[in-house]
Amino acid sequence: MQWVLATGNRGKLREFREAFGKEILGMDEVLDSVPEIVEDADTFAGNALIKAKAIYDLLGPDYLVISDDSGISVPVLGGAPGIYSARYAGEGATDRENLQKLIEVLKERGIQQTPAYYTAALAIVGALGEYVVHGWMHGKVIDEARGDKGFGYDPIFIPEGYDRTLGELDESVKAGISHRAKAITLARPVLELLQRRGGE
Ligand SMILES: O=c1nc[nH]c2c1ncn2[C@H]1C[C@H](O)[C@@H](COP(=O)(O)OP(=O)(O)OP(=O)(O)O)O1
Ligand SMILES: [Mg+2]
Repeated sequence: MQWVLATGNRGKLREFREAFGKEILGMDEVLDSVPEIVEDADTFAGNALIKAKAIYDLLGPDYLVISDDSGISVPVLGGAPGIYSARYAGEGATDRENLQKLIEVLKERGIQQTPAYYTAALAIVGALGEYVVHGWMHGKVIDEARGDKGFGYDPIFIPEGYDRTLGELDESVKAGISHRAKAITLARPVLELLQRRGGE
């Protein structure tokens, strides 16, 4: 049984690859053309399930499909951008534009730093059903981008217990503490169980 990651995000694929090695394939490696998927649920879990189900429906029961829906939430902004993180600066916005938008909003409010957290919902869809696990990483956001490691909002995010952003810290630090890493830790035994039950 093959494990496939249903994402168009290179940063996520890199982090999953680092965690799973060759066990996991990108969806573009198993599909000739990748469909447009509308993420219109109102939770991370809902959107993760939409993505994993869309790809599972194309691949069928020989595959376990994993997806990641994630984002950053800033409590002082009422939890924004939250599930809208990928389109904070508008539909089709780039990571850079979304990051810039959050910096602008913080600056407009005169906020130099404020608590924030990342959420990742990982959905797993296979012949035996649908599963979702979550992971979180708490810290704060600052009003200027520092460093170019990671992706998305990482240049303004300082994890709890650190004094540098994820743009500056070595990627191995993020791999040990991130929302995605925590969700992957929970997903692993589920994947292994489904793999065994799937009979191989
Ligand atoms: O570790 C992270 N470090 C920085 N930024 C992050 C992280 N994790 C999520 N994010 C941001 C990026 C994007 O603005 C949104 C995810 O949106 P989300 O729809 O889940 O992903 P996406 O559209 O980029 O790819 P896809 O849906 O194909 O998996 O949250
Ligand atoms: Mg998306």
